Amino acid sequence: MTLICTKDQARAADACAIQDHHIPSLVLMEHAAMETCRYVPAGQKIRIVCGPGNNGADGLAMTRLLLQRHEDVSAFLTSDHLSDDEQTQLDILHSFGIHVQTENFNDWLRDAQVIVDCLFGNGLSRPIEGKYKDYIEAINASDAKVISVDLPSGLEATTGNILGTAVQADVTVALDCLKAGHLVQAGPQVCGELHCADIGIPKSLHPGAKELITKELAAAALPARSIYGHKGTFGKALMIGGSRQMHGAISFAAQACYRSGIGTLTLFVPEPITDILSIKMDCAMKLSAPSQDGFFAQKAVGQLADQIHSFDPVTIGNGMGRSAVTEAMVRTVLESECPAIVDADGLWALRHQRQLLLRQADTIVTPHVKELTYLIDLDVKEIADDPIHAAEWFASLYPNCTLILKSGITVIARGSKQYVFVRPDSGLAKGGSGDVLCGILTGMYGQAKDPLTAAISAVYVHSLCAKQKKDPAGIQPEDWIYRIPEAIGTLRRA
Ligand SMILES: NC(=O)C1=CN([C@@H]2O[C@H](COP(=O)(O)OP(=O)(O)OC[C@H]3O[C@@H](n4cnc5c(N)ncnc54)[C@H](O)[C@@H]3O)[C@@H](O)[C@H]2O)[C@@H](O)CC1
Ligand SMILES: [K+]
Repeated sequence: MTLICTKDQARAADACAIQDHHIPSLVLMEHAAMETCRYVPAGQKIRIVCGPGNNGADGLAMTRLLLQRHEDVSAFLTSDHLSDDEQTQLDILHSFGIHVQTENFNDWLRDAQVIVDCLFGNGLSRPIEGKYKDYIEAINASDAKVISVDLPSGLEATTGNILGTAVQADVTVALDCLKAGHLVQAGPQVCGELHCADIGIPKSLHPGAKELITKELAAAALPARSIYGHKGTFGKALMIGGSRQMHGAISFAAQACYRSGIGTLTLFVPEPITDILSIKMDCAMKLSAPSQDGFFAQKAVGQLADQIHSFDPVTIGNGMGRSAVTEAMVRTVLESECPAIVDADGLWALRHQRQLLLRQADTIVTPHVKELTYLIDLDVKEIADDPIHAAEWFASLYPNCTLILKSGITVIARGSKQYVFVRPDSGLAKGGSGDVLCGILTGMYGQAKDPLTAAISAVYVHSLCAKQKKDPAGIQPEDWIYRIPEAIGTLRRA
């Protein structure tokens, strides 16, 4: 399990482990140093840059461990004001007669093959300037591989902002937990390859932390599929959407839903596209609704209200267009007691009737950044800059509603629970991608009957579908859709 914390949450977990549970701080530091050394390649000229706090102390402990590995390693101490633990680490080095460099930084750094950045970690508290700026510029100018311990120095742990300047790492080894700043704003650009090292702080000491969606978590969330089940066991989904202009959206969602394991699927679509969908999909049943100009007509609302109650779940929004009829249909769905999934134009239709999201029945919404502005009072920049905070805010307003926020990272939130998925893939940056996710989600919910596990497994399977031998530029929605059964199989065997 990999947790994601703010700076303060991570510091509180450290303090709780040390003060309340009597795990000595130096024990945690030894774990941190041992774990981080695993990422340092052997047989290289290693230079470790140590700042004035416990991040620097980690670097001194690493120096000792790497010398035990017979590496060509040397540490540079940038300050003579040391934290207590750093003084202890320095005393240990001195007791072994190990010299620590304090002058001629640029000469000392020359020809380094690996630089370990232990200038600042979770204690960075102000913009970097003066000699520290010079050190960081020299590190960034070097050709060496740069490994940052806990955080690239200069990266603010919670916000992902760069305070003044920051180390550009090739590898970052986060200690104990990921910090939100690793994942948002400038974080992904300066962290390089991101790893998280367990340093022995129990997970239970991180109240309020978010959880990273890993393969293991997604595999555990995948709905079980009893061999004794029948089509009624696996969900009887209704999908409402489509228009003459955008029948592809509901077609993608429907095909993805069927390939994700739904028991039965019925499409409620405007009359002019019923035949098109019949040609594209034998497996889904069709309810043909009155139409006007290729979209649902007002009369379709009453027809929907008569049909809706026998379905579980009901998905609405894909390609249905933006109109008063769309608003009325979304209202009809959310005023019913059916579990509901709202996507695309359905989200737009909520902007003046957000109170519908306070319903008791299971509800999942799947906005991208712009669509979330219809549901909460944050603008696009605010949401894109801090999607974790935006999701937290959403969950506080609509505690029974499950959010899948599609941003640079994907954030799933419900009540106090929050999960983050990080696997950027340009192959998914295409029209139709959201419809496929919505379809997978509908399939997963039909089987799991649980919004959180359905959301976690759907997001992961969707991303697995994008991993193909083909170049991402050439992948189209059908390619993802055909991959769904294989992706689910891979995950089930994990
Ligand atoms: N027991 C613990 O608390 C553990 C801490 N660990 C390490 O300790 C780190 C946190 O240690 P600290 O809280 O000492 O924090 P840091 O080591 O990140 O740095 C804090 C020190 O830097 C100074 N400082 C902050 N911003 C500055 C700036 N812009 N310019 C100049 N000086 C600045 C502060 O005044 C303070 O002296 C973690 O990131 C992690 O690497 C790990 O060893 C695991 C255990
Ligand atoms: K660092």
